Amino acid sequence: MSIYLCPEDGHTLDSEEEDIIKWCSAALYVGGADTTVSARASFALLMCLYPDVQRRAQAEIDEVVGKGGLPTWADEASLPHVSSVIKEVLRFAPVVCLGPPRRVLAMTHDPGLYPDPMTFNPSRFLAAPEKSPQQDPYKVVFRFGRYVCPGAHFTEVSLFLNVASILATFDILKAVDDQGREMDPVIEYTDGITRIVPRPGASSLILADP
Ligand code: HEM
Repeated sequence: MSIYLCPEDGHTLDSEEEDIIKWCSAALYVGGADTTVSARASFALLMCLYPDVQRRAQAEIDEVVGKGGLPTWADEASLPHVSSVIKEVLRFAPVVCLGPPRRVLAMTHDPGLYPDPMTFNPSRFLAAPEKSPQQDPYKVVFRFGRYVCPGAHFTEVSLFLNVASILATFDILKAVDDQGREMDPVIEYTDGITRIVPRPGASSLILADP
């Protein structure tokens, strides 16, 4: 946003223009901070609970990008398992659910749209010869119409790069207690404008074998 503070035509901003830039910057920061943190926390939690899903997505990255490489946005279309993990994280644990957007939770857990909605199952978004993929949750988790999230496209890219890079370099495991015993994380969310995983530290990231 700082580019708007130095307009190309060189005119000096008046206080109203400065005010608009200030508030737009704040809105983008507030809108973008907790939301992506929540999605990433859900991703880590679900990956340590579903290690087979995690391994499948990692194997896909190894096949497409090669071991030791980092995926880029250009790889997205070739990584359907990784993309389906992100879709299922956002469907299973939608980030913004307060007030009218609570409808988002009802929609992403509607058994008519998503059979067996309480099961974390990214393959629901993969096309197969005898079944079509289920509805892309991006159509609802960012809301729609006049209330649609202006950061949706930015999030799609940044979440993909985050998730794909973490899967390429780390194994996500259950955290261990001070006796070295694995702890079973609970899927439990706070209620608020942004839903967050209330217990940080449920999972741990270990560098994967190179
Ligand atoms: C997982 C990530 C995200 C999700 C699920 C999400 C979801 C949403 C939803 C559902 C709304 C509409 C709220 C309403 O009912 O009024 C919204 C609004 C908004 N989002 Fe996002 N968002 C995400 C990331 C971001 C990012 C990264 C940015 C900025 C870079 C952003 C900026 C905003 C702003 C500024 C609004 C308010 C728009 C307005 O009132 O006109 N969001 N977001």
